[in-house]
Amino acid sequence: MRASLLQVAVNEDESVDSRRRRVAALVRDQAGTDLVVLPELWTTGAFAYEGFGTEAEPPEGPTYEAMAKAASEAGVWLHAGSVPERDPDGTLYNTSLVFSPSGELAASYRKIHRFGFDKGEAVLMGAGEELVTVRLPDTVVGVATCYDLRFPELFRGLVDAGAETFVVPAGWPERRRAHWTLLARARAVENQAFVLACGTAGTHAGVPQAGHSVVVDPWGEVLAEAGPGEEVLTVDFDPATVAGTRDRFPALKDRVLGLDRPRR
Ligand SMILES: O=C(O)CCC(=O)C(=O)O
Repeated sequence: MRASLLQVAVNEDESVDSRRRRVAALVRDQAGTDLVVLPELWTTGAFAYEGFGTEAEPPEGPTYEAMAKAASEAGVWLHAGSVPERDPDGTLYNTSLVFSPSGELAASYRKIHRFGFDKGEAVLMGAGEELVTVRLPDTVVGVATCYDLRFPELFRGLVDAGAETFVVPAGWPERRRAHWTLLARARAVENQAFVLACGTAGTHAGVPQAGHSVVVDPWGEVLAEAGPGEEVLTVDFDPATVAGTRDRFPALKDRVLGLDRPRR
């Protein structure tokens, strides 16, 4: 299976419209790849909080339309990263969209763990409540977004739902880059799964982005890693490695369930 992670540069000197057109063209260029992955909030920038409200889109807004079309023109599965979504009830969500090669919406995921503590996403957006997996022809994808990477129980939930490959769009800041790579590898090793983690490049709202998108195999080995700038990171991997690893080293079978809750 071939995946291409589009590590998009999100800078303020480019308008959202022009970035959307540029990214659609980049997706179209990936014809022949099985799965294309975009980062978190690449239209506005994950730290450009003031844009969340102004650029928020209805469930089938302009980014949805452009990405559905780009997926079908390229004939690829497209994890289109996330967009600020405005629910009909007015609540904003950080919502990831996954399209099939015919441009149908295959899944959407509202980020569960909102980042920012007492500001930004944590106060401006609602929290998702549902774990989401998507069945591709060769693997079952579990979806998570950026800060979710710090919460291993979410990934265990995705494994229980059948996930073999995690796709994690992000807008991870440069100042915590070491955590990004470490956590991507940890989630891969502990769940014996592939991790495809796609971040942004550039600087928005004064926050330099880490770049360094990374693909990790179920043994925790880094198969490919991007540099700091805009880049297309293409990698070939064999999803059957997941079953092989889980078979040969069956640590997941030794789980003791319920330890994430106090026992009485
Ligand atoms: O957890 C982190 O260090 C970064 C998280 C983040 O930037 C986000 O979720 O948007």
